Amino acid sequence: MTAIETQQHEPATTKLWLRSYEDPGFIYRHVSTRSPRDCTPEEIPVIDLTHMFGDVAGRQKLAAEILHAAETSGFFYIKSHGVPEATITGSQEEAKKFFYLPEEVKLGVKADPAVSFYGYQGPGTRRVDPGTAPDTRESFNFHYQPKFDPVHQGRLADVPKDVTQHIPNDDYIWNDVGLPKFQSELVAYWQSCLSLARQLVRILAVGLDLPEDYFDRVTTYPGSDLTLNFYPGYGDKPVEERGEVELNAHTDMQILTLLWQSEGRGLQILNTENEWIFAPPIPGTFVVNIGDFLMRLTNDRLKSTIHRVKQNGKFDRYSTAFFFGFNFNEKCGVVPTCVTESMPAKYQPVTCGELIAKRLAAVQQSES
Ligand SMILES: O=C(O)CCC(=O)C(=O)O
Ligand SMILES: [Fe+2]
Repeated sequence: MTAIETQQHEPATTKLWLRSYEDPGFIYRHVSTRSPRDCTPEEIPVIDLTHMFGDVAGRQKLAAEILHAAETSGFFYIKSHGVPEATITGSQEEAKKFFYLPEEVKLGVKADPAVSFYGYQGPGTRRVDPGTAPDTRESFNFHYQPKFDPVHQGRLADVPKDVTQHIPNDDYIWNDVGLPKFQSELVAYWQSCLSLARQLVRILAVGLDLPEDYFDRVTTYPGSDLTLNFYPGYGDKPVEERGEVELNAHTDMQILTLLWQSEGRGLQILNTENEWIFAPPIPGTFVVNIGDFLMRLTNDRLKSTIHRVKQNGKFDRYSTAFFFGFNFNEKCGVVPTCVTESMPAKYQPVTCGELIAKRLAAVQQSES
């Protein structure tokens, strides 16, 4: 093959801008412009959680499977996860009803940036990738509250002040929008995800050769945000009027994310060859991905992988992301099993809250 032919066949690349934690607030990667293909089961495996509560041998085998996926693509599907189908359906029905409400009703529970970024966010109000146009998705999100957490029921007076001070006072996001079951269905779903995430973190500890309860101390009041996403379908709009990317390229910031997605491709993951691959919805599963904070705690052993969403079709797409982090008031350093003489800790201890604040500050600086 001649040099010229090689050039012609080389896939074109484009510069992809990403938020970072350090000055100047963003970095870039050269990524392929080739159309995405579906992921293979080796790239994003489906992991059966049946043995999550089983005997030690079963838990260790499961932990090894999860660790392998977390160290390679940073993404995996989970099945037999224990979240009841009725809980998923209940929350999704409310999500759909909410997004179909008239805009002025949704604006009644919109995020007030002076207080927090929780509540409703309309299309075009956020931009996660500084190199492109604002995201066109709509979303509604809420955060951890001890009063929603079954572990603290009846003992709310015991919640320490250094926990409550990190919790925004934004109950207006639950103002009446005329959907009597909106809050209860969403909180029930959030509670199931919370319990699943706490258990997954125990399995991750096993996989990292740590005591199973190693992280329990930092999951008592964990950062646990639930985001409902809505990506309107194109319907019969001509191609030239369609948006480019609905949720721009980013990594998730905390420990792990549990993602439910409706039918239709949308979620794309950047593989190690810098090519986008689809993680199509698989009925009965959630997609799990590792966040930046866990990557940091494992000295970059587990991967927080770049992903984005493109609305790929005629029909509306929905997704629900549960972002699980550690207690916002606890500093966490690199875990001892991810440090060796030749690979010393690359990062200083930090709290999940500090890390997020750092990225937001870098973002603000890059936008001002
Ligand atoms: O909608 C999706 O499939 C992914 C959403 C996502 O990545 C996020 O909300 O961080
Ligand atoms: Fe994400």
